Amino acid sequence: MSASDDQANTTQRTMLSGGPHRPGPRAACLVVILGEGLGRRVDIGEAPLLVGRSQEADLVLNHRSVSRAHCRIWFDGTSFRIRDLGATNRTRVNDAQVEEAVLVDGDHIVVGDSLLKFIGQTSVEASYHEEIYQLATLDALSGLWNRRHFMETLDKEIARAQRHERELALCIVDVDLFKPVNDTYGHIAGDEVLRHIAAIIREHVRGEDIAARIGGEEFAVLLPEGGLAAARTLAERLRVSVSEAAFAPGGVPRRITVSVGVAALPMPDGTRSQLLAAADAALYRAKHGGRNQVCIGG
Ligand SMILES: Nc1nc2c(ncn2[C@@H]2O[C@H](COP(=O)(O)OP(=O)(O)OP(=O)(O)O)[C@@H](O)[C@H]2O)c(=O)[nH]1
Repeated sequence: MSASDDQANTTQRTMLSGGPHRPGPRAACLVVILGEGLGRRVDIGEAPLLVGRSQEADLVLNHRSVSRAHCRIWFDGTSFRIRDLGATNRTRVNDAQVEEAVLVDGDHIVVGDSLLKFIGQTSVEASYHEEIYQLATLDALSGLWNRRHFMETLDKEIARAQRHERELALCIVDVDLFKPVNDTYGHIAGDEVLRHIAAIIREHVRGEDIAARIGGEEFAVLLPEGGLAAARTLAERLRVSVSEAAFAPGGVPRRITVSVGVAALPMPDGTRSQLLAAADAALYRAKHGGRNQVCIGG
């Protein structure tokens, strides 16, 4: 598939469906239009919204130009307001330094080296930013999150799990003997198989789980609320569902299977690379143990 075909598919899908993962913008939102966090959007609801470098922030801008708690935005019942929280690089709205100010639709907010836009109501522009965000974060073929977004989310979830001393588990799902499928039936039929597997994954994950395509025929599911036992159960369900699904690449019925490596974040200070390496090692064992199986890392 060419890059332009790829893009056209994504655009069509997101226009038709609004995207599978995030609801469209609600009444008011902030969108990062320049710098660290580019494309990210946060809705402004009932609760005050914290912008800063801290992982506790609702909008995390992980850049040294941003203070840990940089500014707060909230709705006071009548209007949206912003307050600088004593940031080293003071918060600016439309180029003026502010301590506290009322925000109006279209205001530009400078937070360190990032530029945010306040969108005060549902508008074509808010939908446009949503579309851009989806193009940047979703995998066009599967409709799941893309690798880059998954890795960013993984970092955030690791920080969160460690802060709250909570478990965090990861499944890496790799299609077995996929090369022969491509070689026999062609790439387009292979893509269809990948889409079908993505649909099975989507069916099985829960709302808080994060599912992505992280490689050609490799998927990942992160379970922020679940430990190893939950991940193993999910992995086994996925494995069985794929092995029982009716695939017919090129119109020819064919059994497709997946191998899954599962691992939990080592506590108290495991890193992203340790978690990925543990899941990868488990996946390697699943492949070498004969495929179509789930192995647990660690
Ligand atoms: N159709 C399609 N194929 C892809 C895509 N990305 C990677 N592939 C193919 O996936 C296949 C991966 O093959 P291998 O890594 O050799 O592994 P495998 O045949 O699945 O064997 P095991 O992983 O050992 O079970 C290659 O043929 C790639 O060309 C994609 O986006 N679409």
